[in-house]
Amino acid sequence: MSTLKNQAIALLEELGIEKWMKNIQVMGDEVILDIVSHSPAMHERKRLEQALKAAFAEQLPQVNLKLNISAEAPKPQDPNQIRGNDIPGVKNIIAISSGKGGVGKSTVSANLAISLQKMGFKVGLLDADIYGPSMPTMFDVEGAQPHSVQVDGKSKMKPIESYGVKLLSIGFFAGTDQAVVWRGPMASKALQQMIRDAHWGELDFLLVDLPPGTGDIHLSIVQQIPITGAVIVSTPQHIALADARKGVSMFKMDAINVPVLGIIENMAYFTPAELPENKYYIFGQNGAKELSEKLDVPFLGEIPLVQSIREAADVGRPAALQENSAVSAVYEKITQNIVVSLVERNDTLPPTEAVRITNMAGCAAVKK
Ligand SMILES: Nc1ncnc2c1ncn2[C@@H]1O[C@H](COP(=O)(O)OP(=O)(O)OP(=O)(O)O)[C@@H](O)[C@H]1O
Repeated sequence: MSTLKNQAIALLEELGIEKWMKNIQVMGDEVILDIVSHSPAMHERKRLEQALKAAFAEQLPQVNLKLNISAEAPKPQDPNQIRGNDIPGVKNIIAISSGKGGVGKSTVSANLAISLQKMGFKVGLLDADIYGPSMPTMFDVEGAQPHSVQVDGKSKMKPIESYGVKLLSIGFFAGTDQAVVWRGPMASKALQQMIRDAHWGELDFLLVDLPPGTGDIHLSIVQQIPITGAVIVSTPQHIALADARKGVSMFKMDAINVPVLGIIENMAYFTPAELPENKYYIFGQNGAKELSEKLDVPFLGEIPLVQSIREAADVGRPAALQENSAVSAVYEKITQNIVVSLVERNDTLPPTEAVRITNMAGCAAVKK
């Protein structure tokens, strides 16, 4: 085999997409590569093409690359197929989702994880937001590198622990300049490794901070792991609500069928620190609450727009860590509502894809 062919294949292996290669031909400095994309979506194929071109330009600049990317026909969904396997030791998996970007989904995820931990639960947080992984910053562990540990003779990734929460994030593995390479189909593979090849240990809750929107990454995650329930975050603004509605519909689709635990209204109103009684409804009032009524899903509560929430996230100490503050009380109440909704879900829906919570320590709401 020519050296160039070896180098090209080695590069595909490094990128984790060697299995997608259908054919490779080398003629002089020309490499003709036939790739089968798992996603039929045009934009995903475009992303794959850009990522491959960038990787070749950087690592094999002498190559004149000719790319043929075709799509694999989607396999028909088998309605009897049981999706994913349980993650050993993980009792409940909650996906945190938002239709629209920037509504505060990651900030909510970080604070919910802290509140659950404060209630006495064992908590993990998987930052699956490939477009803007923010957990390393929010938990003050930027630059941390997960180590590998041997579990039953296999190498597993050990999550980074901060404030008692176990964390894995794409941000630990890809620098900002590399981000593009992680997008699309390749991100699915990286996520799969963070889910399957991680040693989470015993967890009451694994929170999964999804990317905004309703795309391929969501599909890939719900197919790989049995998500116990989904929480949707929205602001009261019309355009955010329209996207939140799409998010709810996605989880309710027959092929996905993940119970929606409820909707959280973030940035519900603005309260200045000097006038704590004043509420300014700058994104509109009660939008998410009304949407949850319309869609018949629980309303989990509202979080005000408060400067200290943003500041706490930026310095890597989520606001829910504060003791006896109004803000941490808000997160605590919402967390209790989520646990209540989850207990109800586990009681009323078949536990085929989720294991019941057994440890309710510290959660006053569920003792009622
Ligand atoms: N309740 C709040 N009060 C004040 N600032 C907030 C609040 N919630 C989130 N923020 C701030 O809003 C910005 C966006 O939040 P965040 O990154 O959590 O959004 P996101 O929905 O996860 O975005 P994306 O998914 O597009 O990355 C951040 O600067 C965050 O600190």
